[in-house]
Amino acid sequence: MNESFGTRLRGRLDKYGPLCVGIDPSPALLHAWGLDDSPAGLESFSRTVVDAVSDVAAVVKPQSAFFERWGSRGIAVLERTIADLRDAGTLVLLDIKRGDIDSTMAAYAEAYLDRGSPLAADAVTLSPYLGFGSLEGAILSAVANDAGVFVLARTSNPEAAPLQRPVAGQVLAGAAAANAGHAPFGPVGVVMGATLPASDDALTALTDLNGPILAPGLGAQGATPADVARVFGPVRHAVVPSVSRAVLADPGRLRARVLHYRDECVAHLTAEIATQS
Ligand SMILES: O=C(O)c1cc(=O)[nH]c(=O)n1[C@@H]1O[C@H](COP(=O)(O)O)[C@@H](O)[C@H]1O
Repeated sequence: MNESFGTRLRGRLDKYGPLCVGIDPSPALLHAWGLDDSPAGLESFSRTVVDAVSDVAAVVKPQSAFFERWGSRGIAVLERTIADLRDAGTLVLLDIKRGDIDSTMAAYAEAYLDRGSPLAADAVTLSPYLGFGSLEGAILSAVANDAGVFVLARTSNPEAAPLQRPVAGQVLAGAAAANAGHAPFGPVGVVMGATLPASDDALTALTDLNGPILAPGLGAQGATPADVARVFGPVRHAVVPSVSRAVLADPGRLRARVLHYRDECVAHLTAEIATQS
């Protein structure tokens, strides 16, 4: 039997530290790297990131939008990037933020979670805006394929709060119910910004989650590794801090920046855990 996503993720977090590194080949970053904004530029950018970070990041997260800009040629680069990441042995979290009615979700699950698909990832990001229940088929598909999903709960961007605050509790309860009985993590992670105030109501529900927490917002959006430890309190062992632009700014310093963020996250998250117990 294959290992579940939760088991594989826990293994990577314990061995490589907690960091998720994004592959976000925006026009601005391609320009900063001296690359053309073209499928060839995307490919060169992605290969460089894969080579530099696969053995120091627990998870790598390609942002699908930057590949979709180039239509089928961009998607072909995304397929190769996913294959390269799998060959390098890292976990691939494909950032697609999809959410729809059940029949359409089944098609997304076939595209991104079915083992045989050229775009299949170890996990994907999903939006619960059509109701947590609309994601049920995708969650079942993730389990069947030893994959996972990360559902948006409280995102890192400031304009999200009025919409998400009233419903984050439902998202977290749905995720906790889907994760019941699984160890070390269930298949349903949640996305909670590292930029959140430590007083945010939704944070208290995380103790029952039994799943991983993707925490974007390090660097460019203002959060620090110390914030991650402070915000996530007793569940910091389950946090996967995510960083893109702050490490991608300069290809010559990419690996050094990733190591810096990784080591800072390890220091803050494990030191705080040690002082708590
Ligand atoms: O799902 C995500 O990764 C995500 C969730 C969130 O709440 N905020 C957020 O910025 N992201 C993604 O994280 C990346 C930006 O990271 P930075 O460049 O480090 O700010 C983009 O790919 C965003 O889509």
